[in-house]
Amino acid sequence: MGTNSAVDLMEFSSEVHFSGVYMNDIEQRNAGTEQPTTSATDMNKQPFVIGVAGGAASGKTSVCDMIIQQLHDQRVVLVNQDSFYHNLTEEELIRVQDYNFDHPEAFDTEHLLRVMDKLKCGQAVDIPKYDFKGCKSGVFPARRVNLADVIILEGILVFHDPRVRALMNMKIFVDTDADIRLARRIKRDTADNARDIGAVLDQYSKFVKPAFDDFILPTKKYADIIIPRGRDNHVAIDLIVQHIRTKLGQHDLCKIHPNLYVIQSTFQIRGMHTLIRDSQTTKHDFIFYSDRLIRLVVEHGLGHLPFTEKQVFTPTGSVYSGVDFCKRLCGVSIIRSGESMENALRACCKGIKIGKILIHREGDNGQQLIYEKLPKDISDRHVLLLDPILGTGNSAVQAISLLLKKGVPESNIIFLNLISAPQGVHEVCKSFPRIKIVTSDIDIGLNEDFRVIPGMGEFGDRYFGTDDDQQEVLPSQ
Ligand SMILES: Nc1ncnc2c1ncn2[C@@H]1O[C@H](COP(=O)(O)OP(=O)(O)O)[C@@H](O)[C@H]1O
Ligand SMILES: Nc1ccn([C@@H]2O[C@H](COP(=O)(O)O)[C@@H](O)[C@H]2O)c(=O)n1
Ligand SMILES: [Mg+2]
Repeated sequence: MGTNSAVDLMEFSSEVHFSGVYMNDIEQRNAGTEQPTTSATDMNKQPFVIGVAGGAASGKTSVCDMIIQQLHDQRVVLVNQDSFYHNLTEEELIRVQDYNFDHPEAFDTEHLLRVMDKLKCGQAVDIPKYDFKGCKSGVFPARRVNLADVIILEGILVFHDPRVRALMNMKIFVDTDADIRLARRIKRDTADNARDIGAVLDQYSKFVKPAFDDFILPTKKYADIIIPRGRDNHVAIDLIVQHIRTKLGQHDLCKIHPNLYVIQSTFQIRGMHTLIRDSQTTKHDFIFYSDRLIRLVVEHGLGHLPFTEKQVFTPTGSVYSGVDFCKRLCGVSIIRSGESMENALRACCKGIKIGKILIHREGDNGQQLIYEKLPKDISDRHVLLLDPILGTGNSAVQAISLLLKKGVPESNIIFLNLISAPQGVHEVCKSFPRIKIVTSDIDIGLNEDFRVIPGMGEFGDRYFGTDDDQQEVLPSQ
């Protein structure tokens, strides 16, 4: 969505309040002092930095979690200002009830700035984890974070220091009534942090409320977006995510190509992707987790086949109204990587016929069909085309062209893969608007060698063990 339409939507929405600033102004105001906005397709550009401020227990962390969930296909790093609390001296610890954790000086802002500077330049950093119960850092291991497309910096006072504000491309203030914040705080501090309710209320009246009035509320004026009702404000969160995507140059591909289906990202799926993309993953694990993901993609793809309604009698003598699978199916694997997907297809579709296509890939421009073996009656079948990676789209276009030449209707082809580059998706969908693509992830793009990034390397070599780097694990005697 373009900037103007985002603004239109926002103006019509009573849910989001913009503090007199239009979306275009976010960048204009940031220009000069701050970093330009980024496009994740350009590896040299810096991440998009979002600041999220608001009173304690206003719902900042919950809003960030929602944004992160919706940006599931981006590398997002969340940095909490809490991680940069100064450690208390022995003396301060003894009289912790007199310590003001809501004052700007409670934070080591110099440390925060160093970490943010490194992260913005794409360097790995260690972010301390703060122990609220013990009021100290260093108890838990620090979190190592790497390259990010989006950095979210969250905390009560992240808008207080002008140097920290200057790092931000977008500033969000979570606006929640004081009574709700207090109620949540009492619940959180007594339950999670095992504090006494009297002490919580004392801290609130002595430090938390005055600091909110003196330091936090005055920073609301710096916000580009003010969100009432925190994580429940789905309209605001959707608009924020859309804006971030626009700034990253990553339009929602599924909206552009309605025949592209990306399977719902869960932490299980992201975990499996993390493993298969990790260059250190063993061949054994690579195969295991690739197979799990392939199975999910295959099952999802089968869900796009036509069906007929069918009624059966259950052992209780009742009627169950269900559906009958489409039986005229055929798999076609693009040699060699596509062959890794055949087992999953066979496991789901008993006795399925599987054809093969070999395309010679040279420099990724001049594709050449070398070999094909397809069932004779393929034109009567729905075809599940198998290739784990959709990169430039050249091989897929060649393979699909062959299938069309053999008489397979375009709408009868479902292309299944594990990762797709946006370029490949555009290429295939532009050439064949009626075929369906089912994938488990959309990557950032292609590098100068036409390889998908971040990608997972040469899938066939890793799956079939022909990458020379891998140690061979022989069965034990
Ligand atoms: N909209 C909401 N409705 C109900 N509870 C919420 C809502 N938003 C946050 N909470 C709860 O309130 C507490 C504080 O929220 P959190 O997001 O951690 O706030 P902050 O990071 O601003 O301190 C958490 O226990 C969270 O689950
Ligand atoms: N040892 C500490 C450190 C901080 N606090 C309180 O936490 C609040 C900030 O965290 P949010 O997630 O709510 O932003 C702040 O109000 C501090 O008073 C604490 O109680 N003990
Ligand atoms: Mg929080």
